[in-house]
Amino acid sequence: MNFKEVLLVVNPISGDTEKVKIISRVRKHIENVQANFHLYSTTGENDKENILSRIKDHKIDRVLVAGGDGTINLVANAIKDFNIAMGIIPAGSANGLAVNFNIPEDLDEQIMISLGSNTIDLDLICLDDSICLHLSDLGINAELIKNYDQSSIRGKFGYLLNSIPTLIQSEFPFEFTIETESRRLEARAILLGIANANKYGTGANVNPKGVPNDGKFEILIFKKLSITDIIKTLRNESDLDPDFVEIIQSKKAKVYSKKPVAFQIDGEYIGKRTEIDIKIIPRKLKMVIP
Ligand SMILES: Nc1ncnc2c1ncn2[C@@H]1O[C@H](COP(=O)(O)OP(=O)(O)OP(=O)(O)O)[C@@H](O)[C@H]1O
Repeated sequence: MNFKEVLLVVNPISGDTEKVKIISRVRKHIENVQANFHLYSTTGENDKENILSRIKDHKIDRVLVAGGDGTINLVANAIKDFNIAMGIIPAGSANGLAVNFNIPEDLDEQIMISLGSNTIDLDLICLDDSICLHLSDLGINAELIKNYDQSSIRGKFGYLLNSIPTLIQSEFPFEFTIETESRRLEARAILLGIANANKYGTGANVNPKGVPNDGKFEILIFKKLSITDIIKTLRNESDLDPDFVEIIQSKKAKVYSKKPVAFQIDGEYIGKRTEIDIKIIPRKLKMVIP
């Protein structure tokens, strides 16, 4: 074991789940391996600064995160310039990153993995001044996340309830201009994904060619709402119809839209954007995986 001071970052409101059990189980496992337990509960205000000060004050050398993708992104942002590995205990509503790394359902197994030594150096996608570990997008999914954030019902049911009004209100399709190192193209899309990982939290494999530590990201141009192709992504089929989704790999790119389009990063609604600068930061974040 190459750590002594473990910080557990918990989001008390994520995924509408109780965190008391998670906290007590994590504390027990950490005591069993004779390390010291430190706890930080997020408030939604100044969390990055508060996590950074705990890391420095207590010389933290392993971080565990219990929350959704938004909380994982926050912690990654705080620790990315330190040589600290991050373990994840999925406790959000969608848990997209955990789905990608096949984190098991059982809490004790999750904690043992998080305290283990099998790590991956994950690429980060830099989107203007923000980082993305998993998936971000412009268009209809970001509109859904915005509507979900504004409604009072949390969890998967909240997303389901908001999907119909989102489809009705959406201004899709959107017109994008995409510039990569090698090409420039115009694209009409319902959703433009920028992906490091393969799957959304639903398990849909929208980016079968994505490798999270290959120094590249994928731009996914979803051209239409096609039920057969959505089913293919859910079945993890890799031969997606290019009329449904076109995939471009790159190390850097710029995306433009004449009309402001809803934008989300790792499940957090950011706002409307007409321009985004994208680049990859290779192998920047140490994550503990099964
Ligand atoms: N104590 C708190 N009270 C209110 N909001 C909080 C608090 N702590 C964190 N937040 C907010 O929670 C959001 C992050 O939630 P997170 O993504 O982890 O969970 P989720 O939305 O339930 O899950 P997922 O992203 O997997 O769907 C951030 O917007 C953050 O500001």
